Amino acid sequence: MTPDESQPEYLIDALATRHRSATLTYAQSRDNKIAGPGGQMLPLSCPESMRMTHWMRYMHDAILVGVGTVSADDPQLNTRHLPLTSDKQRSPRPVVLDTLLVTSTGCRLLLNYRTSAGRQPLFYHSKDAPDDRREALSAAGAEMVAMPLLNGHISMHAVLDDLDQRGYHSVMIEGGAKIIASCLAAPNLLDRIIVTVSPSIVGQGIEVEDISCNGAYERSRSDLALGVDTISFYKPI
Ligand SMILES: NC(=O)C1=CN([C@@H]2O[C@H](COP(=O)(O)OP(=O)(O)OC[C@H]3O[C@@H](n4cnc5c(N)ncnc54)[C@H](OP(=O)(O)O)[C@@H]3O)[C@@H](O)[C@H]2O)C=CC1
Ligand SMILES: Nc1nc(O)c(N)c(N[C@@H]2O[C@H](COP(=O)(O)O)[C@@H](O)[C@H]2O)n1
Repeated sequence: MTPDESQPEYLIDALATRHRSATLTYAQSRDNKIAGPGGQMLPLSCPESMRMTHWMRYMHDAILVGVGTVSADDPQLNTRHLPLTSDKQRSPRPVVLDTLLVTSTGCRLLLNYRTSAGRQPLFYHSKDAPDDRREALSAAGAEMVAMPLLNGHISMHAVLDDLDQRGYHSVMIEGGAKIIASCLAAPNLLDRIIVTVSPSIVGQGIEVEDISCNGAYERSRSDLALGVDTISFYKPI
């Protein structure tokens, strides 16, 4: 690590607790889009804010996405934009919520694990997921955890509790749209929300709720300008 590459001070509170802690974070356009038409991944973050996102990843024990994000983006969820992190253990443990285990065994998260380039992904799924999918993903390297469903979905609270018991106290939740909506709808789930707002206007695409209209969260500090982006910080009221 070079002297000017220390953890950003405004993110430190993410590690201030050893109790269960959840950060929801994502990047959106000025018109509230997190992806393009059909879920196409968009390069919304500028280099400076992307680096902040990778610092956030570094500062959390686990990083969670939904199966829609894995299918659309095939993400790696590591900290490769940080100079100090050739060590894969510096990246958070990847966690995927995949009710029926439809994730491809060829996805990058599993490929990186099999080639020792990433940590073992943890898949939360329904007890009713097909046996052959459970066996295939397990053989491809996934650790599997069956969960009871709540209103047809895996309970976010149950997942965070389970991760906490496994020693993953701080969890960074990156999306996508359905996971973000679930998090915002679940009472007392989130400790903070950090949104990167790009100046771009996307038009057609996948939209998320405007948090400033939500009523359950308030700004926890003033906006931060990073490159051409604006970072907004929220905490529960
Ligand atoms: N700009 C950004 O920062 C980011 C953008 N994205 C974008 O988001 C898009 C994907 O979003 P989306 O399609 O909504 O998919 P998600 O990644 O939100 O995954 C949603 C799926 O996860 C499963 N799931 C399990 N438990 C839950 C739960 N408690 N709440 C919600 N879902 C649950 C469901 O599967 P089932 O229906 O089988 O139960 C659901 O369909 C992509 O286009 C991606 O590019 C994603 C992350 C960040
Ligand atoms: N912070 C941020 N800015 C963007 O512009 C993005 N498109 C995203 N997307 C999220 O990052 C995942 C990709 O991660 P890797 O680069 O493969 O590690 C993607 O799946 C979204 O969760 N985020």
